[in-house]
Amino acid sequence: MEKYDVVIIGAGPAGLAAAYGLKAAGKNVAVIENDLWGGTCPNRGCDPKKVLLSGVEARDKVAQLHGKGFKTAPLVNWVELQAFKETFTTQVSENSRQGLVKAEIQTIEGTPRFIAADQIQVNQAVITADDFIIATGQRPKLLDVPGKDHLLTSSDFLSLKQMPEEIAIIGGGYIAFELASIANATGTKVHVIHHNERPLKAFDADLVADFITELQQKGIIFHFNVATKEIVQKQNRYTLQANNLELPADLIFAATGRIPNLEGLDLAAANVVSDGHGIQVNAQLQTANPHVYAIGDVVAKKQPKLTPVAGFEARYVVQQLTGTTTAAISYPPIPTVVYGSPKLAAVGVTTVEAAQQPDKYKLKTQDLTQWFSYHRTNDSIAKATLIFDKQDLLVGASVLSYEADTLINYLTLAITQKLDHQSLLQLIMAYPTAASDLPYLI
Ligand SMILES: Cc1cc2nc3c(=O)[nH]c(=O)nc-3n(C[C@H](O)[C@H](O)[C@H](O)COP(=O)(O)OP(=O)(O)OC[C@H]3O[C@@H](n4cnc5c(N)ncnc54)[C@H](O)[C@@H]3O)c2cc1C
Ligand SMILES: NC(=O)c1ccc[n+]([C@@H]2O[C@H](COP(=O)([O-])OP(=O)(O)OC[C@H]3O[C@@H](n4cnc5c(N)ncnc54)[C@H](O)[C@@H]3O)[C@@H](O)[C@H]2O)c1
Repeated sequence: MEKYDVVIIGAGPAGLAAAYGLKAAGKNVAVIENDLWGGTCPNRGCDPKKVLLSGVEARDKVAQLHGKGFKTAPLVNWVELQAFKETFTTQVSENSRQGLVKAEIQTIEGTPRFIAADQIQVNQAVITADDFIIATGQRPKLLDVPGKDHLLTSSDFLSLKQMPEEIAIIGGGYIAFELASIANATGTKVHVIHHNERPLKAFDADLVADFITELQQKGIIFHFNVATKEIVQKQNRYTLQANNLELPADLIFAATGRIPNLEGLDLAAANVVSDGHGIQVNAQLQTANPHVYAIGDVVAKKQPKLTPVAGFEARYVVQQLTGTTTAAISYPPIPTVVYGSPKLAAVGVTTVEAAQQPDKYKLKTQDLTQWFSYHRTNDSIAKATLIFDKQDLLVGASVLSYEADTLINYLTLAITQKLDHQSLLQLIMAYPTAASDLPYLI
């Protein structure tokens, strides 16, 4: 029987960060992967998505300067942009595996199954370890309606060879808004179908309403309160059928959430407990079996399921397994961004939480559209709602703008470092930039 100090299941951002950290600390480590090495983020998530967004950003910048140097904004050429994206993704899996091999981390291709609390079987081999880390991530959840086999996922979208003339995206989360923004910039007619009136429900309602208005002005068509009943194929097209809508489209995508990858692991054999949201862990990220940890998207947790969160948890478990800490995991404020056109970002205390506790928090909403940073590029929208505690310290922020991904990181830094107006005035920032705006915001 093979024996390792630690066996990691899943080679995404969580599993890889844990593997390298443990190896650097002198542990004998094996990583098992059953699909693409590197995981969702670089193969079929964040990175390819953001490469495709580059085309959207370039088109937006030109479109905003209509009549101010430019007459027309070119549509994104999907085939060329897709070919550019491929240059980022094609080598990811092999490079990720090779990186592990070079670091002398054992790589195993296969789907493991727990056969005891401290043993797994993969391929025909039985492997034991002092500790296991489950980092198997999530995959798209398909709607359970007749004709669901006709639905495509975000992975299919990110690899489309041709962008058709008309698409429908069911859902109203990060993925629906991001894919809709990308397809729209190619000139495709885009429909977003949501089952109630409140997409992006974790974000500030007013900013979400402004976000939708911006996207509608770009031509994206939103259908709210539509419960999809069936997907029907008609020749080469598909029709989404609901009680109140019949919508034909060339392709229909489901972006209605993601489910944890738990199949085949036989968690019960290792006494690991899970539910529909993922694997249950304690504050040390241990499952019900103290020698089996879970990290990243596969964990049932209230924190957003994002790449930097997966990395943070991996580094924490490395500390646990190398005896550097026994303290409970303590997450810093976590920024999240919907990479649409514009972008919607948030960090820390939400506006909903703040509005529910007026004795604790103050809200300050600012329209930044006329600020030099945004006026210079003639941006159509730039808004920020900041949340301060009673000591006037920034504790939360929501931003809707074309630069929200940059600004939210500065605001995250200000929150974590407790930077107030006076301390920001002690810094000299390059002008004119989003950073030099900070003392005027906070
Ligand atoms: C379209 C899209 C866009 C995204 N954009 C962003 C973004 O902009 N920013 C951001 O922070 N996050 C983004 N995310 C989320 C981000 O991709 C995840 O949070 C991140 O990949 C989680 O890392 P992980 O290692 O936990 O899981 P994953 O990256 O999913 O890796 C899990 C790995 O485990 C493997 N695996 C699964 N089951 C088994 C098994 N039984 N045996 C062996 N191996 C197994 C999988 O094949 C996979 O390689 C996006 C996600 C999607 C889908
Ligand atoms: N920029 C980023 O950081 C980023 C980008 C993409 C994905 N992600 C990660 O991937 C996860 C999954 O993204 P997602 O957008 O698929 O899921 P999500 O959970 O963010 O949103 C799903 C949306 O679909 C809606 N929905 C559910 N059932 C529906 C139905 N029958 N009809 C219409 N709408 C329905 C939900 O109400 C919700 O608005 C995110 O939560 C995040 O963890 C992050």
